[in-house]
Amino acid sequence: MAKILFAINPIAGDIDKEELEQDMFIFCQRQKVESIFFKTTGQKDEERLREHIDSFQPDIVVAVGGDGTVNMVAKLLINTAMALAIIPQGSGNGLSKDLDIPQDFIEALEVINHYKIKSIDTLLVNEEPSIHLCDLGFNALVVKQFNEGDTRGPGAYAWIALQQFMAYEPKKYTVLIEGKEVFSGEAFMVTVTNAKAFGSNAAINPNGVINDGLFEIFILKPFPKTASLGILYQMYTENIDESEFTQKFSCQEATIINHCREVCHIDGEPVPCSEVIHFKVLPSSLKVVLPAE
Ligand SMILES: Nc1ncnc2c1ncn2[C@@H]1O[C@H](COP(=O)(O)OP(=O)(O)OP(=O)(O)O)[C@@H](O)[C@H]1O
Repeated sequence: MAKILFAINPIAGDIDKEELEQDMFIFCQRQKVESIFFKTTGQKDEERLREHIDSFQPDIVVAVGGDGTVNMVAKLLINTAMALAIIPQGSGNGLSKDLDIPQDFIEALEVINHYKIKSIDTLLVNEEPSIHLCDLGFNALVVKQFNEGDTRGPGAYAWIALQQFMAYEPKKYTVLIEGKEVFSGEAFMVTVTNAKAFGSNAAINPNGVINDGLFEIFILKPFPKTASLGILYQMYTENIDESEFTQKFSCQEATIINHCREVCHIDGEPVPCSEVIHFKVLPSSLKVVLPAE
């Protein structure tokens, strides 16, 4: 049986995890799994987790939290033999949805009992790993304000998005692929991803394949406010590629010039707003634990 390290974020998704911890402990005893439990504190978590991984040498590291927790765990596992499992307990849980990992706690825990392993692509964003998606513009601003706020959960996120939407002004970006300019102009947001959808299930890259050695750059160009409901509808019905306000590129490597140094996030965690951002795919670089069937 595999050695398992559980990395638990106690505050993710505004969910009390004490009972869940008991369940995970009982699960490990029942399955006779050698396991250790690591809790994040918000301070030096990556460093401390790396030490635990080095000394325990697990086969699987389970991220129990949201996309930020998944990112922190996953970046320590890239290009190693260890696999990432996810028990979704965040506000959005974007990557777990993309990988068809059950959102129900018990079902997600059972996956660790009966699983298959798949290698997926990850992305380097100015040398920082991204496992799910990276945004510039409107959504990144919402993510930043959400992270600075006291309230977690999907309701808080939606409320901030609504408040910011009316006042948001598109910003200028230039996209270069293989040194050639493919886009230059204003955009409401630019999303760079290997996955299909945001944690809210809004699909910005419905035909994205997580292990095809390519990533996508999705551009939402300025649009009249009257078009916003239609755009949302197209995202939720996986038809956004049909929109006259979007443009998409698939590539292995790209550079984005963020002329206004607009806010940016990687997997839900705000990062410094660089003017030049380089993206590169790392094909089949992360092993993930998925439901066997
Ligand atoms: N014990 C803690 N106290 C305060 N903050 C913490 C603690 N543990 C982790 N964090 C912070 O939680 C953030 C990651 O949260 P995570 O993304 O997993 O959940 P979420 O934001 O609720 O969900 P999602 O990303 O799916 O929207 C990081 O910024 C990390 O520093």
